Amino acid sequence: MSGAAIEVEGLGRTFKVRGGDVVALKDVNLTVGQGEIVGLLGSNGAGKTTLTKILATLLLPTGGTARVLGHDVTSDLREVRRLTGVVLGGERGLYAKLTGRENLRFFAVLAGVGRRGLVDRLEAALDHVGLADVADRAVETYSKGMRQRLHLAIGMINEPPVLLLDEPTVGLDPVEAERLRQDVAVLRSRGTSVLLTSHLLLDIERLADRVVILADGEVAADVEVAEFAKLAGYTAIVTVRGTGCPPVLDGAQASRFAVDDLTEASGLWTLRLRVRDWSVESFGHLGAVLGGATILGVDVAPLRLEDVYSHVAAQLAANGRTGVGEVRP
Ligand SMILES: Nc1ncnc2c1ncn2[C@@H]1O[C@H](COP(=O)(O)OP(=O)(O)OP(=O)(O)O)[C@@H](O)[C@H]1O
Repeated sequence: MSGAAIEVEGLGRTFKVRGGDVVALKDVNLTVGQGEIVGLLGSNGAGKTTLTKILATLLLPTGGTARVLGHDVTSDLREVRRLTGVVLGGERGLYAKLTGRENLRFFAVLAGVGRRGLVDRLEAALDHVGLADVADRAVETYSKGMRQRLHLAIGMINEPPVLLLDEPTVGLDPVEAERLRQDVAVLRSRGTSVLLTSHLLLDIERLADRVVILADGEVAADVEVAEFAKLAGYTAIVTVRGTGCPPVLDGAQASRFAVDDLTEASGLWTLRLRVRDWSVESFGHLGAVLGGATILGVDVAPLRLEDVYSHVAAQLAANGRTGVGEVRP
């Protein structure tokens, strides 16, 4: 049996639609090692959900192969399902009138969890995701975060060695999102292999070991998360508006900031820059740059992954590679 948790080679998926074909996946190659968490990124429509659904045996590929712990997703469905937990999240798939515990029991039986030990499994999973206290309430009374945690409990109820998480923190407030990240981090410590789709840099930085970026149906980059962060290079976008002396940026500052834009009109200027890190030195440099100006407003926005995909992919392409860990057919 193969040593990898997930192995995808030359994977393709074309959808037939009226007026032509939609190529969601063209030629995808990637591996997830056992016990590894790989972040799957890509802009809207890049094919992340399609790939996740193929690995979850919810969708057939139209080309190439995909294996979970050595089992082919098209010819060995039963084993793949036994070994894989899936959390597609959102509002889908839960029975609103049933309680959290009833939902979990239903999906546990579907996942093949036997009667013996079922109650213990349910309690352990509810406890793990912090829903034990509300387990007997109807799901329709749950917050988004509670529903998402229930999805996670369902995905892990049969303690699968491989877990597919599609946007687990989408729509959650920061506290709920952090709670869910902690739940996933515990799974990592248990050695679960995870393919994690997210649009949030924080999810990826906190959880993933490696990052795979999908673009145009192919893997555009496959790098360690530390290298990804280095290539992405920035943590936040800062917009400063002021009057008086416009900022003067020299080469020394370039190592800390990248200026996206500096506009001036009627004595008012707006500076938009990307900040590499939030060290005291960075604040000092920003202060020096803004010197004699009068500051009217400062806006800080965390960098979104969408802001760095093309940047990272372009840098890797310039180096003539897509990154480490790539599998070429
Ligand atoms: N059932 C379908 N029929 C036709 N086209 C589809 C179908 N499912 C997906 N597609 C198309 O395949 C492409 C990839 O879609 P997919 O949902 O996998 O992207 P994604 O990366 O998950 O996007 P998002 O970040 O928006 O969720 C898109 O162009 C989409 O419109």
